[in-house]
Amino acid sequence: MPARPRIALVPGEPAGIGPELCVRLAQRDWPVDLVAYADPGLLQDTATAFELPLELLDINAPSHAGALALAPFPLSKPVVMGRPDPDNARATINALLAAGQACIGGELQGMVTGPVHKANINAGGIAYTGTTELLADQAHTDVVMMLASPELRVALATTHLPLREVPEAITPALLERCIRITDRALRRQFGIGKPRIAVLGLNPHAGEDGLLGSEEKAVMIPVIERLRTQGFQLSDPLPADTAFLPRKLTHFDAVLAMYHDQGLPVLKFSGFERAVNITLGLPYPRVAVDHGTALELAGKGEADASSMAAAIELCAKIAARANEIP
Ligand SMILES: NC(=O)c1ccc[n+]([C@@H]2O[C@H](COP(=O)([O-])OP(=O)(O)OC[C@H]3O[C@@H](n4cnc5c(N)ncnc54)[C@H](O)[C@@H]3O)[C@@H](O)[C@H]2O)c1
Ligand SMILES: N[C@H](C(=O)O)[C@H](O)COP(=O)(O)O
Repeated sequence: MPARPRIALVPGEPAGIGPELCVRLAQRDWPVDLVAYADPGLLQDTATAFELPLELLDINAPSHAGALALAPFPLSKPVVMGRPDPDNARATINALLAAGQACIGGELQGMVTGPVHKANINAGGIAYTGTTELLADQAHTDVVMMLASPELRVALATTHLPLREVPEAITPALLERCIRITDRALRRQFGIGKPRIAVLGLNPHAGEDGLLGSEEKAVMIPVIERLRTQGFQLSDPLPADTAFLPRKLTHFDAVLAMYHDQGLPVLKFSGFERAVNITLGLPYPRVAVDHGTALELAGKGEADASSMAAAIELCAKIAARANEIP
């Protein structure tokens, strides 16, 4: 590993707030070298629009305040802020995949990503449900999406899936995989010795002893009981409506929610500007913002850069820790 970790900074949707966040955060000194995987013209135009200095350096150069190393990914069409263009979808995805490949190959030690507009990528003819899934496929590995704020960590058993498909997706194998990946990441990436995971039930009141749904008894409890015998610290399926009470959360290091909107509204309500999205299970740290493309704010200078700043900080911390923890 180089003396200073090198981390990709990928803006995501060019017509969203991602490029502005990258240019603003390039003004700071970081304990890592930042390598932008982006269209150089877009970054320079953004810097000019906000009257910020920006130097784009060779891909292997060290970055510093006001200067980013650059891996160029030219867009096909000029960017109109707030209006994603499907013709730019390919370059957006290629930048993410190239950064992922550089992380897998060891040239980079992690990746920070801005928000991607899922519908625009699909309108560009590329099947895409999220960057989590894209990078998992590329690395041929199972992953878990976790959103984390300073107060709360929420992992998801299922991610970008229509709600009607969720119950069938929650199989014993999936649940076991998610628990193992989450437990391992809490140890290795967050430095927690004996992680305690709160597992949320799928149904109201965690099924109310079978009255309101059978998945807890039929699928979840057997997996939880088996993994407990192997040393995992897991709750029984908890009713999701009260699992997030602050008093209850003190007993756990992370919450495993069964689906996207069971866990993320609580996390985003409690820590929208400070939370990040981390992909657990990849062979490198990938940390993203906790928000979307916010098209209505693009180009206006009103976007809050705190989540991307927190993403760079966490990615840098995990990259530095990678060599310390077996
Ligand atoms: N990390 C990601 O790639 C990611 C995350 C979430 C959503 N998305 C995508 O983004 C698109 C828009 O999604 P959405 O509208 O549901 O969510 P959004 O996060 O873009 O917007 C929700 C609200 O939060 C505000 N907001 C978001 N980020 C902000 C910031 N940094 N500073 C100030 N205000 C901010 C917006 O103005 C809006 O009012 C969708 O295509 C979605 O799939 C991507
Ligand atoms: N589920 C995330 C959220 O709501 O914040 C988001 O869509 C981003 O997911 P990817 O990192 O997989 O694109």
